Amino acid sequence: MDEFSFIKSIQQGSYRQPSVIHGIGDDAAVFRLHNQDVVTAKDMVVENVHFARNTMEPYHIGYKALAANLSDIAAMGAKPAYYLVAISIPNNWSMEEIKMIYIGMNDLAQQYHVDLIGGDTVSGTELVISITVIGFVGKDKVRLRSHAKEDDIVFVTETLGDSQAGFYILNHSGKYIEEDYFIRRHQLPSPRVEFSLALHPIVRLCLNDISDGIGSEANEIAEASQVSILIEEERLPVHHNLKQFEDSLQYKWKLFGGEDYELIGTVSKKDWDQVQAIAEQLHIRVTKIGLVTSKSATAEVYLKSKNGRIERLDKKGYNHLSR
Ligand SMILES: Nc1ncnc2c1ncn2[C@@H]1O[C@H](COP(=O)(O)OP(=O)(O)OP(=O)(O)O)[C@@H](O)[C@H]1O
Ligand SMILES: Cc1ncc(C[n+]2csc(CCOP(=O)(O)O)c2C)c(N)n1
Ligand SMILES: [Mg+2]
Ligand SMILES: [Mg+2]
Ligand SMILES: [Mg+2]
Repeated sequence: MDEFSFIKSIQQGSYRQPSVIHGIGDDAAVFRLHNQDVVTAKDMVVENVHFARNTMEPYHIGYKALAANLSDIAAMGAKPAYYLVAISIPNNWSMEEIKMIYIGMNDLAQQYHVDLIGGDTVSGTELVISITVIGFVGKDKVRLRSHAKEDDIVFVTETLGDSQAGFYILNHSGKYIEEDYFIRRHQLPSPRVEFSLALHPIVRLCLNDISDGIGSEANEIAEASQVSILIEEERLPVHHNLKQFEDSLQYKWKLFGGEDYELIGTVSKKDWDQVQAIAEQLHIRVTKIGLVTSKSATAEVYLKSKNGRIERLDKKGYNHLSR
């Protein structure tokens, strides 16, 4: 059983609370309080699964753990407000190191004006940080994975594969061009909160954030929206210095790498100019990478390769239980 089948297997058949608008199945859950929707997400990081001590300073671990959570709130089109942190602390970590984790989180929290309002502390055998983040969005304004429609343009923010390139550089000593850039993208990712909020004039938008790789996230959109998607490899935005790495690594990282915390989305053709104008104002690169080709109960994603061949793009990417 892989990670996604496991999640389906534990999902309730229906919700008992009438305030639940969306439970399991998107980047965050949504419930309604009066005339406002509240969005809440949880993401956890575990030592030697999400980070290793030799490639991430404590500051980076905290910063990135919160960034991954804020990215899910951005993927819902919501404004983050609060977070809670549960931490398991092994005895081979010093209190100074643990405090640096919190300084990393707090620096990012300050940028987005969000507050640490609770959590839990335990001792453990591995360092584990589990964050819950809470945000707000106007009633019915959430940007669901199920919002894609036939003929929509599929787009992504910034560039793909940078984080895994940074991770590779950290683990393979050598000389690399712009290594600081790639390492920064791995250690200190930027959740696209401002961009997502600035898209509020657009009536319908589908968004998902890129944690596991677009091969995975594009399939999540296709499944949730019951559509087929065609992505063109030639259009996938990569940093100009990604080309210093072997072709096979570039290919793997941009499609299946993950941890970029960029956004993949779909929008109707008539709204595409406005998305581009908003991105330009915020100095965020946004690139059309393909189209929603048709309604489809089988929800397939296809990749048109550089050589013109069209093949299925499987739901491959980072999957915690694929063993
Ligand atoms: N163990 C679990 N119990 C209950 N719900 C879960 C569990 N794991 C995941 N979910 C829910 O499943 C859905 C998909 O979660 P998933 O972690 O794949 O999304 P994500 O957080 O956007 O991705 P990532 O974790 O790769 O950043 C979400 O609604 C999430 O809350
Ligand atoms: C030591 C170490 N090994 C592997 C990786 C790569 N990695 C870990 S989790 C993940 C997907 C996102 O996680 P999640 O789906 O839980 O949000 C990726 C790409 C890393 N960063 N550090
Ligand atoms: Mg997500
Ligand atoms: Mg998650
Ligand atoms: Mg994941």
